Amino acid sequence: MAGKGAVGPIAVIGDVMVDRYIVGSVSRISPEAPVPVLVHGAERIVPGGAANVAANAAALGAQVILVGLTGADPEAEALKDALAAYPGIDLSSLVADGGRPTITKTRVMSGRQQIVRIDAEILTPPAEDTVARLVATVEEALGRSSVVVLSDYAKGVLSDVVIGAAIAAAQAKSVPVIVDPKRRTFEAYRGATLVTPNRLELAAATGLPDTTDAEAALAAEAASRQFGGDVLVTRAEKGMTLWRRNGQVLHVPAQAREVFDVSGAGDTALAALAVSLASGHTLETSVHFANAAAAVAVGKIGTAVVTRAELNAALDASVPEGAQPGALVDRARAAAVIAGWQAAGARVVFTNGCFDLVHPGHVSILEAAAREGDRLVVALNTDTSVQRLKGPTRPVQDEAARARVIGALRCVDLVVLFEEDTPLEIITTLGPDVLVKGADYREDEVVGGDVVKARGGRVALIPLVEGRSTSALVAKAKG
Ligand SMILES: Nc1ncnc2c1ncn2[C@@H]1O[C@H](COP(=O)(O)OP(=O)(O)OP(=O)(O)O)[C@@H](O)[C@H]1O
Ligand SMILES: O=P(O)(O)OC[C@@H](O)[C@H]1O[C@@H](O)[C@@H](O)[C@@H](O)[C@@H]1O
Repeated sequence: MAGKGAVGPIAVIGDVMVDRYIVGSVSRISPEAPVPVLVHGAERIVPGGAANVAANAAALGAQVILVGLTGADPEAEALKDALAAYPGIDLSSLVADGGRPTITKTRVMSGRQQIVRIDAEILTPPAEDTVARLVATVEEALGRSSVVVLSDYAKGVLSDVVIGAAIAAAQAKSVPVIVDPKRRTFEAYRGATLVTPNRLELAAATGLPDTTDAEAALAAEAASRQFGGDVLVTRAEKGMTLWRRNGQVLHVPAQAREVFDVSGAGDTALAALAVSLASGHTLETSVHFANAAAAVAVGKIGTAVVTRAELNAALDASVPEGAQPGALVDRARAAAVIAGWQAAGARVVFTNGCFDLVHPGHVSILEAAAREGDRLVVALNTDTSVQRLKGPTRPVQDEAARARVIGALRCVDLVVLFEEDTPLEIITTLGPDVLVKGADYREDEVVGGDVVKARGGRVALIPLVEGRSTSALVAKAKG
């Protein structure tokens, strides 16, 4: 069931790295050459590249199997030590190759300012026997996984052979494959479910710009033609654009309040996406969740890991202050907040309606709805949609007033508006666990019931309170 218990296992396959930070302070230029003199302060090592994806997924609560290539050197041991801080990462699938160094990126920092980066890496493809060991390891790991992530930094692990083996094994098990690409074209990823290029990777693969949302969607569509799956473009300060093969497009604006260091935000987003999908959420919900996680990552210095607690705190804080609980939020915020609640194990109940003149029948059904789960989200018809449904004299109260009243009820956690004639689209975007309607409906008549059930949720029908309705109140008031 969505949002319950330990998530995964997620297989993260790709280029693992060591990110080493040498931090000190600079107050003078060397007399020997025009270079800064760093007074050494501290050193730290954190997982980088695919290992950073694994650390982020584990910090968000997933079980992770990490497949990658290390050297047989002290850096490999340091990487394993750093990863050991994250319970839930299985390191037994790391393949050691004595002929290569463990990829290491050393950043020399004066405070928060990076002065120089020193890379230790060999980019020649691994020898045949190493590739064979990788393929065998990938196939074994895939047998235990519910989502596969290919974290490609073009350092040699994700050769055509290894990509092909991973995708074939995943397809045989109907397990989704998400790829963070580095190749100039995406043809090698044919059969993957989703590829997540950043702006540069998208431009390199398609030659197309992504300056506007419309351009991003067109470029994503062109990228999709190269491998046949969905495309999520991570567009730095412009947020994310999802293009799906069914033609649906979702643009999610960046949420970051403070931006300190964007490096590794793509790894965090990728990990959050995989965790959310492994929890049973829709791709749309998972994109909102990933975007919220990336917003936390860019507020941290260096290669950063975002924990479930940090993400939950950020999601709660994204509900406007002073209005909690029951705040009226826009759809993108609602999706991110709901995905966060679900990742923390909460069952989210959804119901919808006009709630024009609120009466005891409304209150009873909302209280009963809230008892069906842990959090209650109410989708409120906008004024124009109420007019279409109930005629030009309605609503009596405008949407802001109706949202204020419903949001003030103790049992309501979030209010969101919807404009469409049915709530199908908003239910699909928000991905609740329980869909509540009045018992005047039959279960098979409930719009969105199929969507909720398809992802492990349920429909609950609640008995109506007889003799109570807004229309009756309006008629009575008119005399
Ligand atoms: N400057 C920024 N302001 C706000 N949000 C940002 C910014 N940069 C990145 N983000 C968030 O992080 C997500 C991923 O960033 P980006 O598109 O730069 O990925 P990336 O290049 O793959 O990252 P990396 O390779 O450093 O891991 C974006 O979609 C956005 O949500
Ligand atoms: O691709 P090149 O630059 O050679 O190596 C990757 C680095 O730039 C960094 O990338 C970030 O996303 C992170 O994965 C971080 O851990 C990693 O060190």
